[in-house]
Amino acid sequence: MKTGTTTGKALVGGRWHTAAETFAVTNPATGETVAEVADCGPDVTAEAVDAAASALPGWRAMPAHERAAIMRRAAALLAERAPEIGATLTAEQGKPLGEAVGEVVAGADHLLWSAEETRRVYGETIPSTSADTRIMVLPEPVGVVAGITPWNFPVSMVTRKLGPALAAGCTVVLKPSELTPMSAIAVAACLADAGFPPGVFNLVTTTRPQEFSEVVMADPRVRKISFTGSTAVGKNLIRQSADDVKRLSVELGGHAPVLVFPDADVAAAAAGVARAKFMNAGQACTSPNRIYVHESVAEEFTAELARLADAIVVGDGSAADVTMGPLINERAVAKVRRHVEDALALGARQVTAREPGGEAGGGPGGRFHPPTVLAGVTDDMLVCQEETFGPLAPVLTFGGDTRDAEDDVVARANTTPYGLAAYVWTRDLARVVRVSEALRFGILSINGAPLAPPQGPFGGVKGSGYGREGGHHGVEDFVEHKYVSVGLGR
Ligand SMILES: NC(=O)c1ccc[n+]([C@@H]2O[C@H](COP(=O)([O-])OP(=O)(O)OC[C@H]3O[C@@H](n4cnc5c(N)ncnc54)[C@H](O)[C@@H]3O)[C@@H](O)[C@H]2O)c1
Repeated sequence: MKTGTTTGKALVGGRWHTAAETFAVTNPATGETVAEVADCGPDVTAEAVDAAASALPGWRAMPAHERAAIMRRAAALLAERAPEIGATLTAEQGKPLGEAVGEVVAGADHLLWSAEETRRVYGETIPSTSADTRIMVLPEPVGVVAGITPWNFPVSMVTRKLGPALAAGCTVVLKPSELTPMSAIAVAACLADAGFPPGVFNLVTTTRPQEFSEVVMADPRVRKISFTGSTAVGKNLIRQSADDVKRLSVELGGHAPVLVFPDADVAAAAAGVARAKFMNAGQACTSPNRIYVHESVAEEFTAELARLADAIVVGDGSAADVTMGPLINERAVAKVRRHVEDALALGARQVTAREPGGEAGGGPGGRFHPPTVLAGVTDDMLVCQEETFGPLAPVLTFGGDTRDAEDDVVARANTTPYGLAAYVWTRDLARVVRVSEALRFGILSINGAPLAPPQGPFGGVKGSGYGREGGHHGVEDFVEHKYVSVGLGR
């Protein structure tokens, strides 16, 4: 692969591509244009699929330890370049620099873990019913994969798809969000410089996602679509994939509950919820959306959460003291305001000091919203029905100390069409087991333990989608098991 300048270009068949048209990428904190990026048409997507299909036989046949070595080099480059790539990420997405650099380092970790998994994609032999036959199961890569990623984690969403797909021996055509293409381009440059053969990884930048999906859906050589994004787009892709019976992984929206039981370490719970909620200004699929706190500790918990929220410094993520950046655009701010207004009108109470939406009009570009905690929230409010995707923490309460009371709050937590993440705070180990079994979510964090390490199978159930990213389960999503029955001819 030849390395070229990374500024705003697509990467197809190992070469950096410009396009006749470009699109501007905007810094959400300042409204300034950060970059002009190639706006690729369907011809470039088709070329990228050709390149990925041509590269597939060589990549899947390459010994696993050699593929692993190239992936490890890419991971090392990503980690080495984390400060610069983090700055790019902050400039186009808005999150504070520390969070952005952390995301890049996590992306490198994910690639590294996948590199190790490359050597552990094993087949099987199965006992046969006859002495004259043998049964083998051969693990094979699904083939060419098309990846589509969102803007909220523009590096780690890319590496979480790339790592397992490449580890399984697949080749990839990836389309990053048009809001944050520069981070993906920076990841692509690490792969290019690490020595991936041309066409193994291709990046198509475009403002016309439908055209991209039309090309990849229509091409029978593309055997899998791996999508992370909104539920509406995911459902469309599920329908479109039926024609060619393509495999699909869909990581969609979430509506995460938090359960804080009376025996929890309340200060630790408030700190953990503040971290999970206000990270990335609440723009995470795993962001706590309904915080159910036992009434005996609700006052203490809510006061502490509000104190932590009020201590957050909102501003341009590139400034050293800023701990929460802007939202991605004005529409995102308007949605948070709508949820706040609805909740207040239905009887909720604002606990944080800053006026909700107060900075929205005044901040540069109108994209800022202060971290806001609401108490007295009830399940019927909009904030408990829709994904807010912003820095709004709604606190609800529950009572009782019986098993029935526990079952009731779990049932409330489960009352959502989504099923991605859930959080539990309790020191009662038997309760941990009971509640973990009863919660209908794909990933659970108990007492603040991390949700998305590279070795864990990350993904949802119900309306949050299907498929897993991370660990050997993630690689498994890109593997087909071929049954081979061998007659020995005796
Ligand atoms: N479950 C998870 O792991 C996870 C992780 C991050 C984000 N998300 C979800 O993503 C959403 C936010 O991301 P977003 O606003 O970027 O989502 P989005 O669905 O608008 O966009 C995601 C990607 O899909 C592309 N896209 C848009 N329309 C398309 C179409 N018709 N055909 C093909 N591709 C299309 C976009 O260009 C982008 O690359 C939230 O709902 C969030 O919960 C889920």
